[in-house]
Amino acid sequence: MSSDELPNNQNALSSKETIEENQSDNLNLEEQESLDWAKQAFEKLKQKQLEKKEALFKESNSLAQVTEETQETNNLQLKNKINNVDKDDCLNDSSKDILKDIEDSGLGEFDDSFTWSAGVLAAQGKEPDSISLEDIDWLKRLRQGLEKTRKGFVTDLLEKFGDDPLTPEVLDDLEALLLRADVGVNATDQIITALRRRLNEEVLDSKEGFRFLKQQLCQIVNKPIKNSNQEVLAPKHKSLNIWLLVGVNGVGKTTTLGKLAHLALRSGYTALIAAADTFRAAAVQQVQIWGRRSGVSVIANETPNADPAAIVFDAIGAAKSKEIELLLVDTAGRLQTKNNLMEELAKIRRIIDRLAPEAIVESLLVLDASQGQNGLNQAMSFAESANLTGVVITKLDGSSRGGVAFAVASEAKLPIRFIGAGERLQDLKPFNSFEFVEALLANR
Ligand SMILES: Nc1nc2c(ncn2[C@@H]2O[C@H](COP(=O)(O)OP(=O)(O)OP(=O)(O)O)[C@@H](O)[C@H]2O)c(=O)[nH]1
Repeated sequence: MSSDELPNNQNALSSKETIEENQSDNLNLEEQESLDWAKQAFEKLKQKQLEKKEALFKESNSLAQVTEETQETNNLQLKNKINNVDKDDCLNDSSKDILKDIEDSGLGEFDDSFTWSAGVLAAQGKEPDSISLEDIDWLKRLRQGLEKTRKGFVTDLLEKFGDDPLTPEVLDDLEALLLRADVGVNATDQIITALRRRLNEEVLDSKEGFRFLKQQLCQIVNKPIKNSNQEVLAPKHKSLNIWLLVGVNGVGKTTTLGKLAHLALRSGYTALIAAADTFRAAAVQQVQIWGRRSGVSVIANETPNADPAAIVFDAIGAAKSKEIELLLVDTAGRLQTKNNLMEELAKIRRIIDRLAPEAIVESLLVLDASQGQNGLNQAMSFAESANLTGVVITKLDGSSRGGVAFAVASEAKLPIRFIGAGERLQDLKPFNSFEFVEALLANR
């Protein structure tokens, strides 16, 4: 542990104090409760992180002396001790990796970003001691990722809404803003019509208008999810589930497949990968790397242009003999116009129907958020020819077109199942409409 960590911790404390001082002046009851909740959650997470570090160091024999000495001391002293120990002397390589994970796990400081993430978790009924660093890390990342979409949308929106009751003219401005954020014509119409109706019934102040807008956005993305009768997409245990990942080149299919494999293992499923993208050079090797990183076996044939359907054939055989629950199939990036690639997909489906008619099949379209409305066009054409059952939106980190999620839900009528916001293994999560809309419209 480097000795400069302690000053960082002190910075965290002093920035916490500054936030407390600044914030406590002007808070209403609801905001005060939210801040208290966030403080409690922060303390619990800090404690958990310290306990993990403590356990790791205690496990290491060479630190026996330190642990003995510190048995009688309180946590702060132990923490200082741990911070000042040279980890090269007392940890082996794998423990150092674990320590790095603990240190990189995203608690950071008690700042605005933490309090916002905690607020989103609290609003979903979570308790301060039931949340994890991963929850916070993900929300911070999502909020940060949607920043570009939010800029020029929320700032303008708040300015247009102002402090006065909403007027029909403000709705015209809102319409333009939604279209500019790639929300699409259908979804925008739906939102503006609902807001107009509400305005005809009562006077709406800007705060209530903002809340109503969030509600409408949630409803739009939730509709296809409700229609699918499956709130969250998860494989069925003790059955063969086959998930095909389809989409045009470079949208992130292979990366998503690796992340899904990781998520499946962590959730207690047995999984297998079929590297059926034999069209792009190096795609098979790329899948194998993801297989190694996630710890999931890969069925592949490295011969260039090997028959993808034959790989799926082998993979289904292997999945059945090993009682695999989730078979993830990487397919070649295909442009809608390339009929032969569409036929290849149809052939894969025929193989599945013949060899595993009992399998629960999902055909997930992977869309790159940065492609905006173009993504909607892809969804429309794939929906017709690839029997799509859902969508994964990738690259939400740094895209200015996150609004496309609403266009996809309202026009292609497809449920969004997962979203990706980064290139790390853990940067993919099941889609949560509340979190998505809160991150998109976060006003601090
Ligand atoms: N920033 C960011 N990059 C991503 C994300 N998902 C994928 N990528 C990157 O996007 C690039 C393309 O990803 P791939 O997974 O190879 O895409 P693909 O759809 O399999 O590509 P083809 O095999 O050519 O069809 C890679 O550099 C990935 O690291 C994401 O959520 N965020």
